[in-house]
Parts: sequence; structure tokens; C-alpha cells
Amino acid sequence: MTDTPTSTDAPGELAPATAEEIPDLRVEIDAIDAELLRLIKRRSEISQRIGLARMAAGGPRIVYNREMQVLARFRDLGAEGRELGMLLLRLGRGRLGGR
Ligand SMILES: O=C(O)C(=O)C[C@]1(C(=O)O)C=C[C@@H](O)C=C1
Repeated sequence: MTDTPTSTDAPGELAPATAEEIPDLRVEIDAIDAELLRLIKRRSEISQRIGLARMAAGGPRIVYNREMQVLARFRDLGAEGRELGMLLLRLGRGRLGGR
């Protein structure tokens, strides 16, 4: 237990970082970004493999219900969460997406 506000608190309740904390916090951000990048690449790879299998079987490029489930997971983050979910889905389509 700690009195230090955490990421689970409402944004307005976050305590500003002290100048001494900032270098360590930036190290933590860098580690989080590296892990996110790894996970996003892995997610895209998996999604593309599923898409390739579905298309090889003559199925559709997009599974609407499944995409709605994915987007619902990001609802907590509001409008930006939806954008993030959409970007993940687009990355997963890769070349299948016809971009
Ligand atoms: O779950 C699937 O069937 C997928 O193809 C993966 C995925 C995704 O990236 O989450 C990608 C495309 C589909 O429209 C739905 C979901």
C-alpha cells in the first residue's frame, strides 16, 4: 500500500513527477514502448496469418463481429482507445488491407 497516486487513479488525482523522478520514469517509458512495439508486431503477425488462412479458404477479409469485440476492449480509453484499436486492426490486415 502506498499514498502515491498510481495509473489507476483518475487523471486529475495524479501527483506531478518530481524533477528527481523524471529520469527513472523515462527509463520506464522507454521499456514500456519497447514492449508495446514487440507485442504490436506479434499481434500483427498473428492477425495476418489468420487473415491469410481465411482468405485461402475463400472467406472474407474482415470479420466484423470479431473486430467489434476487439474495439470494445479499448473502450476504457475513450475515443483515443477506439483509434488505437482501429490502428491495431489495420496493422493486422497488413498487405491484405490493400493500403
Ligand atoms: O480474429 C480474426 O479472425 C482475425 O482475422 C484477427 C483480426 C484482428 O486483428 O483482431 C483481424 C481481422 C478481422 O477482421 C478480425 C480480427
